[in-house]
Amino acid sequence: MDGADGLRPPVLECVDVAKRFGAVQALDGLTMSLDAPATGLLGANGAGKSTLLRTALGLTRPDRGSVRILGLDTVRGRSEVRRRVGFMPEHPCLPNDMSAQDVCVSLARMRGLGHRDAVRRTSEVLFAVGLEEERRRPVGSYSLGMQQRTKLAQALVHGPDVVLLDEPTSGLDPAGREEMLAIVRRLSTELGIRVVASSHVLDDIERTCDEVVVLRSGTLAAQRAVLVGHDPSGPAELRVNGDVGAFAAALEPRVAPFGVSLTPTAAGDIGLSASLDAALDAVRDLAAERGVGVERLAPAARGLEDVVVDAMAGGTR
Ligand SMILES: Nc1ncnc2c1ncn2[C@@H]1O[C@H](COP(=O)(O)OP(=O)(O)OP(=O)(O)O)[C@@H](O)[C@H]1O
Repeated sequence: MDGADGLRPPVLECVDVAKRFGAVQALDGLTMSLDAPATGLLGANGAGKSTLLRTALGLTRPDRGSVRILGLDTVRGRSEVRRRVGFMPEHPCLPNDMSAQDVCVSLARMRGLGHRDAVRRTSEVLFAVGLEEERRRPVGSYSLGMQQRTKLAQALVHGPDVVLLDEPTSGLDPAGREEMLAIVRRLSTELGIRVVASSHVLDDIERTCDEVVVLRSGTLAAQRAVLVGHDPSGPAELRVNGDVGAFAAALEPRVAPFGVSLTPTAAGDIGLSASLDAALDAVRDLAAERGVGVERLAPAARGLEDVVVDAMAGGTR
């Protein structure tokens, strides 16, 4: 169940949140509600992603507006936020001379776990991020990918309900990136941990998240389900060989009973108001009966990439 059911608060709710650093307005009246199992924050450099994550943790205090994470006030409820939320910062933050094991146990203790639980949870999370073999080596001897996975492990070690990941694939080579994306996807799909992850790369978000939020100049520029381009019942476009008008005229009475109407598209194809299975079957049946080739039958909805590119256009302050 999610916040929309009224049974569980949204992961993150911002109302008119503003934060200025000197001359820079990092967040500029940001209002949004995030409720998906995994949400990707996308934006150009300086769009406000890190500031938003830090504000959501209570590490940065907004000048104006309110931020709630899991329904908790991030200013007044900081200790509860620390217990229920994990954070993976973008930049290096691990002590080089400590092992991943020691880092995780220490942070678990600081977040309130007893020694036994801290050790048990550390084993579990280091296994989950693929570091169990190397857990006793100093972090300074790790590859960047291993350091990133240690940062993720420490964000998970106290059993949070939600993790905030700031650029989890930053600086990783292709193999390290693949590993990280696979782990991030599993957090929400298999481990039931809700995720808010920032990235510059739409592909990362498409592969790990259910929803994408685009920030631009500290404001919300777009919020879309990742599957926006593949809505199975959304409008469709049909391109057939031969006499398009005759095909459309014959198709119309076959799809009308399902509430589907036809309109010509700008490209001269046939636009279907909905791509219901029954309407698509009618297209295929008619094409087969008439020996007409179907060149293209595809969702007409704009792809996620178009939406995101439009939303990001205009740059950042
Ligand atoms: N502590 C700070 N002091 C001064 N300026 C800051 C501070 N933190 C952020 N900023 C500025 O606020 C703006 C938003 O920064 P933020 O780090 O939130 O963006 P971002 O979307 O995470 O960018 P990036 O993708 O480069 O990490 C930037 O112009 C940044 O330079």
